[in-house]
Parts: sequence; structure tokens; C-alpha cells
Amino acid sequence: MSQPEAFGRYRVIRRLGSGSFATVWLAQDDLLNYPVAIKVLAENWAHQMDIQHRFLEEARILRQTDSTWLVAVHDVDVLPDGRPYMVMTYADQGSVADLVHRGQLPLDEALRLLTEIGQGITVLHGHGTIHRDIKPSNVLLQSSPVGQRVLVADLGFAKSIDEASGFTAAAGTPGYMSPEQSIPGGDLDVRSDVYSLGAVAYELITGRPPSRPPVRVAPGRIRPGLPPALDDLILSALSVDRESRPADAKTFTDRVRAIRMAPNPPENSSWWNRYRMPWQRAGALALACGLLVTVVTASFGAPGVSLASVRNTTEEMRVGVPTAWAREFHSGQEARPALAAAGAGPGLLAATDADDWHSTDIPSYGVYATVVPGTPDLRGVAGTEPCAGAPEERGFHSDGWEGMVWEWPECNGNGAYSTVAVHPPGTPRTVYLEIRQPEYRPDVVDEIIEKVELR
Ligand SMILES: Nc1ncnc2c1ncn2[C@@H]1O[C@H](COP(=O)(O)OP(=O)(O)OP(=O)(O)O)[C@@H](O)[C@H]1O
Repeated sequence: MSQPEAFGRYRVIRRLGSGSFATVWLAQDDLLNYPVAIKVLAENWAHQMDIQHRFLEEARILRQTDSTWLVAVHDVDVLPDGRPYMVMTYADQGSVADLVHRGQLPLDEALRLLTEIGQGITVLHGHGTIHRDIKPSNVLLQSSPVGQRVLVADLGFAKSIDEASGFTAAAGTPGYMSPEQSIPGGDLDVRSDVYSLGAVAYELITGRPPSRPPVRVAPGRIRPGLPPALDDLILSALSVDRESRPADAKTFTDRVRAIRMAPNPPENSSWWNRYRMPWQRAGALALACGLLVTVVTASFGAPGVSLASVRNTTEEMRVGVPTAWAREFHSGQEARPALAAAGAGPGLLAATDADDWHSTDIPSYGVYATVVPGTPDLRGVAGTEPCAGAPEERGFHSDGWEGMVWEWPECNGNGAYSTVAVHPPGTPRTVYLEIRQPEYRPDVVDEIIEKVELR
């Protein structure tokens, strides 16, 4: 197809590529001074009504879902020769397939991409849609002020979940599609997309797609040192029997997020190199906030787990935070009203997302610590926590500390929440901690308590 000058008001710059049904062009919206991608149905399909219908259906789904993690459709129109086109967000950084071909991704980066892809598919599932063609070349990347952002694209095969049992044609891409998708007339549900997510995960982590089903080689055999939970998750998503897969994209994504945020670093290799830059930035922010941050490696439940040691510049208190969580730092974080009433000053916070620390409906993992004078009974403080249900209560006694721990092993669907009030025996000062973690690990809570230093 020769290069057209314009589609409506959009001035064509160059061709981005062609797929089986359409050609995609980079164009400039001169009115808004913004680049867009324009997908035009190919001439040979222009008069097939079912293909035209599917093309417009793709545009409608993308318009209606309107999510950060999906390509957005801004407009549709029809050319004078009858071919429809859609105007989309321009993904300026290529696709995940390009990224994988460039070489092995650091594990944390692969898991971040996977989480974002999973969030996009979760939005589709929530909208009642099955994607049916999730693969690395259909996941595009766009630059954003905070790095690269995933945009799930190409919903040309997408179908409503309600129609799923009536599929007649086999659709999808071999290597990424579920076994049931290759059976014409096979009934499908969201677990077909979970299979494809498993296949994309496999490729992001090992650099190659999985074998045809049944998949028997765990990713950890190709890339040694992966957390066993990641091998288990990917192999379960790639199960031939869909009953054995995670129930939907959200379940899959939550598990990826929990693995990424687990206190044990996922790989032993070159941790410091991978995190050096973000860490330096975080350190600078911390200093500006009146905190000092150092990284220590301590034996911590499982051997070799890195702890970031956070202390305020007055040296009153030092707290160990698993490094995977210590991304943002704040000193002067206001204590809860009940704590402030007991005399607590502002405390230290080191977390994956400091702004959302108090919103237990949003995942944020880390540690908050403050000091309360005396040894007041803080049972009431725990009783007003934001997790649903009553906490489990346990005493804590060690050589250095005694007190109480109140815990919600499952807090509002976003991991575990623990509150702690402990003091050194015979010392009239109480350390109050809040610990949020992706999965309930009482050993992690206990180690964090043990590592607190109070001056
Ligand atoms: N919004 C976009 N921004 C930038 N590039 C895009 C965008 N949408 C599609 N492309 C690129 O245009 C090309 C064609 O995309 P298209 O979705 O038509 O087909 P495909 O995914 O390559 O193939 P098929 O539809 O056969 O699976 C691909 O290289 C794709 O990366």
C-alpha cells in the first residue's frame, strides 16, 4: 500500500507495520500537535462484513475500557473507499517482543512488565472480554515520565465472555494460545488468557516461548535462581487442564506482584547493580527527609536476605526493612490519632508506595515505626486499624523485646497487615510498628522486631 498523505485531519508520517488484517501508520494530529497511530483495515478485507464488524468491535472495546494499561482509541472513521480506521495512542517504544529479542531482562523488570500486562488483561476481564491473542508482539510500550509503560494492544480476536461458548473458529497464535483455543468450537473462558499470560511470563523470564503443551520444563531450569513460587505460578498457568490454572488475570497478577515484593530478593546475582540507580535516588530523597539509609545484609529468616537499615538523623531509632520494599522514604509521617494521643511523635516510613501507606485497598508494602513514651496498652490502637475483621493477637517475648503483635494475615485483599507494640524489658519507651507485606510471613515480622535499635 502506498503512503497516503492524510487520514482526515491526521497527517501521515510513516508506516509502523502491517498485520494480517490491517496496516498501522504513524500520523500527526496537527490541531493538538500530538502523534497518533492509525490502524486501517486492509483493502482485501474491506468488503467482508464480519471482518469490518470485528474491526469496529475492537475499537469499541478499547474505547469503553479506557485503561492506563490498554491502547486507547480516540476516534474511528471510514475512508472514501469504505475502509474503516481507528485513531490510537502511539506506542513509541516498540513492543515487548522487541525488548525480549534485545537480551535477557533483569528479573525485577520482567516481573514489573508482567504485572502491568496482567493489569491490562484484568481490566478486559472486568469488562467481560477475553483477549484471545496475548503475546509479546501485542504488548506495546510507551515512554512516560516515570519510565516505560505497557499498553496491551490488538484486540482483533477479542470476544465477549458471554459469547465464549459459541466460538466456532480456532483463533490465537500457536505457542501462546491455550490448548482449548486450538479446538474449533471449544468453549473458552478467561482462563485461556491466563494460559497466554503464563506463556508471555515464560518468554519474558527465559527469553524463549514455552514448548507446545504440555509444558514440562520449568523456567528455573533455563534461568537458575528463580524463586520457586515463580516456577510454580508459570507452570500452573500453562496447565493443560484449565481447572489447575489461576482463576483469572487478577489472581495471576496478584501472585506475580507478591513474588516481586517478597522480602527475599528473587535472584542472588548482581542485586546491587540492578538497584544501584533507584537506590541512589531513594537515598538522596531520604537524606532530604532527615533519614539515613544504609544497606546491610543480614541473616533474616532465609539466609542472604538484604535489609535496608533506616534511621532518623537524630539516631533515636534504626529499623531494618527488606530491600524490595524500601523504595520510598518519609520521616515525619504523622502517627495515627490514637497513637498521637498516647504521645507518639511522627515516625519513619520506608515502603514501596509511601503515598498509599494508609490505603489498605491499594498494595503498598513496607514498615512504619514510631516511639511512644512509657508502656501504654495499645490494644485500642490496633482495634481501629483499617483491615476488615478482628486481628489475631499474639504476645512477643525475646531477649531484647516484649510486647504484643496484632495481625490480619489477609487485609482487604492486599496482603498481610501487622501492628506491633514492643519495649525493651524494664525500659519505659514503646516502639510501635506497622508492617505491610504481600504474603503473611510471621518470621519476617519477628525479624523486623528483632532488628529494631532504640537509643
Ligand atoms: N498503537 C500503536 N503504536 C505503535 N505501533 C503500533 C500500534 N499498534 C500497532 N502497532 C504496530 O503496527 C504493526 C501492525 O500491528 P497489527 O496490530 O495490525 O498487527 P500485528 O499484531 O503485527 O499482527 P496480527 O494482527 O496479524 O497479529 C505491529 O508492528 C505493531 O507493533
